[in-house]
Amino acid sequence: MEQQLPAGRRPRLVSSLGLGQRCCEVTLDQERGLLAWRHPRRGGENYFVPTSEIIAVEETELNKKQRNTGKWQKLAKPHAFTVYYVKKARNHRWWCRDVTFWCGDENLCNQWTQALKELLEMQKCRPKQLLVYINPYGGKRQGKKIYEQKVAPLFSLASISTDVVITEHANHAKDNLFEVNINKYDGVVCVGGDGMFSEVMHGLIGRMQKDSGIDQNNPKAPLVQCNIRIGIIPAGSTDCVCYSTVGISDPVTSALHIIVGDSQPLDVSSVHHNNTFLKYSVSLLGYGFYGDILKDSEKKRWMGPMRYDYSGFKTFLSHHYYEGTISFQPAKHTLGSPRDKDSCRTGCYICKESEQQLAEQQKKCGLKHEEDEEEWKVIKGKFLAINAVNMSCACPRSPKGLSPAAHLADGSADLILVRKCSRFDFLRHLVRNTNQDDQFDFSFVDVYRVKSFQFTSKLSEDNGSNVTDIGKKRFGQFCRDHPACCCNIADSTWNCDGETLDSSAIEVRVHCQLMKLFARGIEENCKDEAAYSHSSIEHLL
Ligand SMILES: CCCCCCCCCCCCC/C=C/[C@@H](O)[C@H](COP(=O)(O)O)NC(C)=O
Ligand SMILES: Nc1ncnc2c1ncn2[C@@H]1O[C@H](COP(=O)(O)OP(=O)(O)O)[C@@H](O)[C@H]1O
Ligand SMILES: [Ca+2]
Repeated sequence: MEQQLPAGRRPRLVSSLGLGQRCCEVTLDQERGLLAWRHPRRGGENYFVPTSEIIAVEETELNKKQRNTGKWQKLAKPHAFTVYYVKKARNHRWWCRDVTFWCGDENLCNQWTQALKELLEMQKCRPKQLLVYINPYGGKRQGKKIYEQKVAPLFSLASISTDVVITEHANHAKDNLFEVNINKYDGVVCVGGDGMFSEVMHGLIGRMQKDSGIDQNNPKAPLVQCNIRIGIIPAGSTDCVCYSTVGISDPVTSALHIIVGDSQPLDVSSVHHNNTFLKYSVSLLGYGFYGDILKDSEKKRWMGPMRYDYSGFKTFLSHHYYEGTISFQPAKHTLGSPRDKDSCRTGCYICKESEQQLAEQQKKCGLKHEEDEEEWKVIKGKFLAINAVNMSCACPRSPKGLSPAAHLADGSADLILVRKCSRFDFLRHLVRNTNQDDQFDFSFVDVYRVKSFQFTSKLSEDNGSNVTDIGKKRFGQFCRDHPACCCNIADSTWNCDGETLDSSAIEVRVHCQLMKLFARGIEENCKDEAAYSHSSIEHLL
């Protein structure tokens, strides 16, 4: 029955199949990987589904009710199959939709399911075996429920096998990743917030370095890329990494990006203190305002995500500023700048350029790192906030992010310095982080695109560069005992992707595309999509 075509060409299936009560023409272009049909009702709307966005195909048993209505009655034994596919809706949200086609000819029905299943088999980037970690206490404590009700059914529909670990304590996932047979898995999924993602990332990157004999304590060590992708099912408080890489924090959308096997490289910063490795960071490294919020909010975990609003308000009122020195190396290799109007989107050419540079660099010197002689710029001052972001840090609270033009995978971070200013001015800056206005357009805000930076607080400088924690504590105490001083001689804390760091003096270096996520970056909102979402609403009605 199959059409004869020249060698190497795949046939095109065109059949008239039943859809609901009526017939419609269904086409499967196997060469281009496109399934299309015209809905017999709904104004004859055309549907085009790329096979890369088909989730599963199943032979369907029609139930009694379906068989006893309309045209079904005329067929002795109708045969049917269901196609589950991604439906893109407004605001980057993805749904899983299904459509059931039927016909009287068993052979034709089999031919269709076979052809579709073969096309799905050809999607080599899709994961088959996943390791899942669930933080049952993240965000509103819904992680387990979200996974079981919204995600697990989709994974099983897509024939993905999973090993699920519900964490029992902090660092459970991280420690476990050093022990498991990692080669068994095509990816690791974390269900939780930014803190949980950070834990899983540390486990994976750490494991990779350990297996390759790389010493993480050496700040100059060239790190080994981690090719096992991480998927984030958002169930935390801020969910900034998920929102900034997918465009929405929605568990179903994220599960579908994992199923279709998306891949998004991500820059990772390493943070060191005195030749000791502290942490990796992918989103926000914040000193001053965001560090103080985090430190205060940790005591208020019982409040859930609301704790950030409470601590945010409190920290804003305290208006602490911190004295210190920032030195940084500007990122000359990247094409963009933090004041660009365009943001990083799916297929971003700036990130692609960095990927090429990275490949050339690796070819040239293998794993050896080129000694960096590039200039350092030094800035001393009094700061309300120092924020280094590897990505925009968009989240529901700040939809365009702390640095709207930052790139996911360009090998640089945006360093935002907010100098001492009045409460009113600082509030104006903060509010602009939440709306469309330019948060950098203030005389007291500077932003630089950097590939590495160092920070030392005045306090640690005064104590010699090797500041000891004892010295720090003594100063903090001194400060608390003398309320007349405005507390700015005490150090703040670094907020590293939602975890606090123990040291205020740090050395940071961006590692271009060190890891990968099951994501594709934020898709451009084109005109087609507006029409698309309109039809998807019709579809829902
Ligand atoms: C008067 C208060 C005004 C507040 C300004 C609003 C700007 C909000 C910008 C949010 C910054 C996003 C960076 C993400 C940080 C996360 O890693 C971290 C931890 O997130 P998690 O709890 O693990 O989901 N969350 C916070 C708030 O520090
Ligand atoms: N079972 C557990 N009990 C306590 N803490 C945990 C557990 N599992 C993970 N954690 C830790 O909880 C912290 C916060 O988790 P996260 O999922 O990011 O929630 P949130 O977004 O609300 O902060 C993470 O740093 C993680 O290491
Ligand atoms: Ca970046």
